[in-house]
Amino acid sequence: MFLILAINPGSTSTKISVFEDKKVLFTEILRHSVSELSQYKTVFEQLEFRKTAILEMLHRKNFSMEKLNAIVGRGGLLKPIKSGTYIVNERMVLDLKEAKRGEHASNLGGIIAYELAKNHSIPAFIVDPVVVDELDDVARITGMPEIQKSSIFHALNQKAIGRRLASDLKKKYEDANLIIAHLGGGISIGAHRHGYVIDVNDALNGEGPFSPERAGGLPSLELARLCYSGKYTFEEMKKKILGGGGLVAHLNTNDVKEVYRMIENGDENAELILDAMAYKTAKEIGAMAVALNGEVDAIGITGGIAYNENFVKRISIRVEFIAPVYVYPGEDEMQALAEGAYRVLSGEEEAKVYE
Ligand SMILES: Nc1ncnc2c1ncn2[C@@H]1O[C@H](COP(=O)(O)OP(=O)(O)O)[C@@H](O)[C@H]1O
Ligand SMILES: CCCC(=O)OP(=O)(O)O
Repeated sequence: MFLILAINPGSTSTKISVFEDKKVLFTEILRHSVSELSQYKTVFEQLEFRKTAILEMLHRKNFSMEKLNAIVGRGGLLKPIKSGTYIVNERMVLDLKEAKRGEHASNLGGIIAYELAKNHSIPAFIVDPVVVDELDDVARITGMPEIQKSSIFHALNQKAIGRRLASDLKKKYEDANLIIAHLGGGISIGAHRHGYVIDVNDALNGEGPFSPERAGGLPSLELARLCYSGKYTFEEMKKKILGGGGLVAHLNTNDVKEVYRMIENGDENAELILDAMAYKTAKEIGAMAVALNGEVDAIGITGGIAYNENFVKRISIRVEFIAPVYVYPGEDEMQALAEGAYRVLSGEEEAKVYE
């Protein structure tokens, strides 16, 4: 029997679960408000805050880390790599700390797992990090040769929900054509063709719909004009695109539940902005149907926002002509992390090495 701690830092939360083999013993979700996180200039600066929150939570649960066999974290912005379980090594930790490929909360998953595991002489892993890259070559090309599209998305949950949806359709994931929409702090829409995500919007760097925290795709020249307006530094522009865009920019909150409270109180602008987010998400689902040549077995909607039936309805009425819509609120990320670590601990699979 293996005892596994899974750590999942998202842009608006830190999720922690303890598993006995593949069976979850408990899960805790620590939610972080915009004001709580805005005191940190970089994601790396949040390290001690998030690590302490995890240790305090385990202490409250009377859970002793001595019993653990491995720690697994959600992987971050590394070089583009294949899907699978990776052992966390010094090279990976360095790349995550230097944030060469960008800043995102998931960078902390590998680092926290590594630091905690080191203290207990047990292995640390990451599974299906946000940089899993299975794009078709044609999807990489943009109209500006200096800029290549990247595959940055909720790979861990997209793959887990892809498998679950295929199984609900009584198909193998490797035989199905699926569109998965993950609605979290960022929004990613992936085209899964026979087990590979052949196209997906870069959910971090400004592609696809806007989301609770991201600006999404913008008119390029208008963006360039704003960059050169003299009003903003590069760091300020980055913030407007990454953490301070979307709902945060329009409505000053990253919390969709709060937006619904605004709507209930008669805020018509909040209603328009929320509907625009649903509309743009639906349009991106349409684009992924084209990536799959219109041969779509089903559409899966998942992520924290998928708990809200009204929001899901705003999307599904616009896309159900493409294929049937299945809803999986929340995520299967914690289970997918534990299963990835378990496959390696049990000898079923060899851990990949990040180079
Ligand atoms: N029950 C709910 N109803 C509506 N929105 C929710 C619910 N639970 C979470 N959310 C929203 O989901 C978003 C976060 O999604 P989640 O997948 O947990 O995020 P992340 O992993 O990106 O931090 C937030 O906007 C949050 O307000
Ligand atoms: C980095 C891409 C995945 C993503 O957007 O995650 P969050 O929704 O947790 O920000």
